[in-house]
Amino acid sequence: MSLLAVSALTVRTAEGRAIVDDLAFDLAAGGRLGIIGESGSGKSVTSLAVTGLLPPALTVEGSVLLDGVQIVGAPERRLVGMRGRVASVVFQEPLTALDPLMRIGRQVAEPIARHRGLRGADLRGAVADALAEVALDDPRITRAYPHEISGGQRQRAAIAIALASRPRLLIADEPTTALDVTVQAQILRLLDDLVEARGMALLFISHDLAVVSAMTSDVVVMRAGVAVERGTVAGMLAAPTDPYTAELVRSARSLDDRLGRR
Ligand SMILES: Nc1ncnc2c1ncn2[C@@H]1O[C@H](COP(=O)(O)OP(=O)(O)OP(=O)(O)O)[C@@H](O)[C@H]1O
Repeated sequence: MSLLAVSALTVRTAEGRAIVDDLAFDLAAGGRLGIIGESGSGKSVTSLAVTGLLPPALTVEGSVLLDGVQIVGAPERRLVGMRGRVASVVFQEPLTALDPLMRIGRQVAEPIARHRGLRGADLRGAVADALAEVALDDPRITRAYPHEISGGQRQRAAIAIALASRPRLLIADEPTTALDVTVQAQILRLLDDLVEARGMALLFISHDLAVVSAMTSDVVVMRAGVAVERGTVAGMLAAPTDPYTAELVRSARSLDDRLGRR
């Protein structure tokens, strides 16, 4: 059985415009899938629909089975039990995931206490381990507030929080877009290592073909809410069938040329 099975997923605005239109994809336990598309193509709306986090103004039809549980139309209390435990999300902007008024250590401790029931010295040890896993094992960072650390450190902290509940699926929605290029590469490597080490499934969302191809070999290409192409990155690079995919490949190549990478 798939860990995540999306079929006929359609999300509409209050005016009835479909911003995700008849989308379908499957992700096996431990598998990886990329969703690539330009800004406004419906990638973030898809990730919100998968975790039942869509704003109430949007209506949703179709099916999202997460670990066999129907997310579309599920009551909030059911979704709360799944979030973190089954699926966690890392967003583009780590500040949205972090509480500005709480020290980093406490923010990491909260999901560990909730999901694993640890207290006292055990909890402190688990927090130290979780922060060490994302290379933030500096007591100053544990005690810092989000605004006191760098953007890359904030994203590392957000990753530690997302993983603290030991999810089976990690959804990474443009996790490095807000970071500068060298930090981007470090965070991608960290995510790659953690997903591999824990055998998690990964749904990786980005507008950047090069970034997606660093994380996964299977992709769905979205344009204006519709999946216009799906397959392997290698296959798309060799022979894109959709004109929009061909354009993505051309612009990735031209960036490579300008950077002197080929
Ligand atoms: N709450 C909302 N109400 C109405 N329209 C929305 C809402 N949220 C998103 N949309 C629209 O849905 C479309 C898809 O948005 P989405 O954020 O999923 O795009 P995206 O592919 O993730 O783009 P980006 O990479 O810029 O985040 C856009 O046209 C957007 O304006």
